[in-house]
Amino acid sequence: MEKNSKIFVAGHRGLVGSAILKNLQDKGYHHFVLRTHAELDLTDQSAVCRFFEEEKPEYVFLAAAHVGGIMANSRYRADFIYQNLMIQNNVIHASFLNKIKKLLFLGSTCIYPREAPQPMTENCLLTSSLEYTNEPYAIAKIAGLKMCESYDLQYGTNFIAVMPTNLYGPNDNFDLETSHVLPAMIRKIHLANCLMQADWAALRKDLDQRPVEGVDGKAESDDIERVLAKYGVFPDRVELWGTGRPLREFLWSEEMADASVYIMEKVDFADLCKGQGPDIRNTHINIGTGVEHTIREVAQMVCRVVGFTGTVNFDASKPDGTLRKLTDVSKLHKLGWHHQVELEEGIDRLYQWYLKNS
Ligand SMILES: NC(=O)C1=CN([C@@H]2O[C@H](COP(=O)(O)OP(=O)(O)OC[C@H]3O[C@@H](n4cnc5c(N)ncnc54)[C@H](OP(=O)(O)O)[C@@H]3O)[C@@H](O)[C@H]2O)C=CC1
Ligand SMILES: C[C@H]1O[C@H](OP(=O)(O)OP(=O)(O)OC[C@H]2O[C@@H](n3cnc4c(=O)[nH]c(N)nc43)[C@H](O)[C@@H]2O)[C@@H](O)[C@@H](O)C1=O
Repeated sequence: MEKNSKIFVAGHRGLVGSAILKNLQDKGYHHFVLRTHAELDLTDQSAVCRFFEEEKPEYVFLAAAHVGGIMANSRYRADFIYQNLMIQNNVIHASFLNKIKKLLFLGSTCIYPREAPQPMTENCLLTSSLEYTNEPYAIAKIAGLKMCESYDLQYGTNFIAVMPTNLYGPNDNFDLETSHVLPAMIRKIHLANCLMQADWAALRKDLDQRPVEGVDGKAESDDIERVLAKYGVFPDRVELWGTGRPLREFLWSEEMADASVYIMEKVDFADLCKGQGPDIRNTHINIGTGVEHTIREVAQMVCRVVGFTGTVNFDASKPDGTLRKLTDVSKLHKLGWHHQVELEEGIDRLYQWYLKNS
């Protein structure tokens, strides 16, 4: 990529897309073409074709997707498979038709089998069944990575697919139902701490910024307490989901962005085929830290960062999802990229960001 290359960051207001845009700007890239979801619905094939024909971007970061945590994935199964297939089909095919020089597709490590040997290498793709809670989303992501690989093999494009572990950072989704675990824990434990201290001003400020169904910043104290209890938030305790025993790996979103830009600058599809025989496959790249923690340990870290002294309980009637999904990051390390931000530091950064933005 040249500093004046025309770059389309799809999903530039999301958790990862916003970090990619910032990373590119910090590195001196300055020629962007950007559209919000309202301006360009990427599930609309003719609108996407028109956009590519008119704008002719040279490079594409595909960070737009229908995204959510375990509850959103398991409830809204049709939305997760339909929207993600449509977005990626439209953007990847339009990139081929318009001779885009390089594209980066973001998948997820949930593409790997539920019982995959740990840590999971790129080669364990499609070796056994997927985790049920996010099977529709995972199937869309597998289709996306296979689409990139197939276009590269048939048409000689340079479309690279990366599979990030669980991510967290600025511009995360803090919804109490649909978010991923880290933003959910930060908000729930923060709200419980405010209830414990009867800090109604802080509670109302939070609910003004991010309304919860049934309460906003003008609600009476009793109503706030009643509604937050539905989400497991009490003045003396927080009830989180599942058993607390699943292991998860977390990468700071700005590091995910750095890895994405690094790969776009330094890695070509041809590099990912080296050493393979005629049946080239599994050319995607895992992106993670290679470090895992139990959900209970993560909750303890969040309590320390927030300063919450109440208790944390787990509601085993809620799903655990995959018990372990640690990425093998050898391929990424061989390509020359390593993470730096460890989890407790990242939680502290995200909590400070959250306080400033609520
Ligand atoms: N968050 C995580 O833990 C992980 C994320 N990933 C992957 O990383 C990528 C980015 O995820 P993340 O940043 O977390 O997601 P976010 O939900 O934060 O952002 C998604 C972005 O996609 C845009 N978008 C969604 N649907 C459409 C549409 N139909 N048309 C146009 N734009 C649309 C949204 O636009 P707008 O803001 O305008 O609504 C938003 O900017 C995704 O591919 C995701 O699967 C992979 C592993 C983990
Ligand atoms: C990135 C990845 O994210 C999703 O997979 P997931 O890792 O299972 O998602 P999660 O972050 O929502 O949960 C992680 C763990 O945490 C536990 N947990 C506890 N308490 C809360 C809680 O309050 N909220 C949430 N969301 N989880 C909680 C929860 O029970 C689970 O054991 C995929 O669907 C898919 O989108 C994907 O690719």
